Amino acid sequence: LLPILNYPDPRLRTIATPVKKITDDIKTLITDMIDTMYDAQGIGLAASQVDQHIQLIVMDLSEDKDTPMVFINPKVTPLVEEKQPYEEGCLSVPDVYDKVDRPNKVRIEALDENGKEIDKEVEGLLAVCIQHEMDHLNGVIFVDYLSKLKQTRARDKVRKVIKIREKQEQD
Ligand SMILES: O=C(O)C[C@@H](Cc1ccccc1)[C@H](O)SCc1ccccc1
Ligand SMILES: [Zn+2]
Repeated sequence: LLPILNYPDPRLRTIATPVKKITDDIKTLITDMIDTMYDAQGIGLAASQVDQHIQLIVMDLSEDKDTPMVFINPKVTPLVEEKQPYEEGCLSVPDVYDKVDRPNKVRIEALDENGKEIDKEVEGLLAVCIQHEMDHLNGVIFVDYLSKLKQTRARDKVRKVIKIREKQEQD
């Protein structure tokens, strides 16, 4: 499993660079990210969150957690002007959930783990999640969209959760 960076770690603000070649190392990273995502009960994970600053996202919205999707060098284009709120969370900001407005339908262009072109239109949770992950690749975290007060509360909350987790690890 890979360690997930926690907000407000400055490394989360790094801009991810494009993947030039899908090497065996990248294929290993993809497998490790998928395992890490499942272990953390996430439905998405961006490489930035595991301190690997390349344009790579893994997602799995399936019930049985057996349909992982891989997006390499993704490009997301909104297909509607109208934005809708969704209660978002983030594996890098544990136990913090709040509404974020995003377009509900987007086009995703990317490569899959075999370098095959992906070009599809998605909506709903899949659209929300891919935009949330794309933000990570651009150094943006969903709390950035919230008020300063909520950002301060999020920092305090994460600090507490991390302390509890560290204590649990000792016990
Ligand atoms: O990037 C991450 O940190 C994983 C995110 C992905 C996500 C964020 C907002 C909305 C949907 C997905 C989450 O931690 S995955 C946990 C989760 C699952 C369902 C709904 C919201 C959050
Ligand atoms: Zn996130």
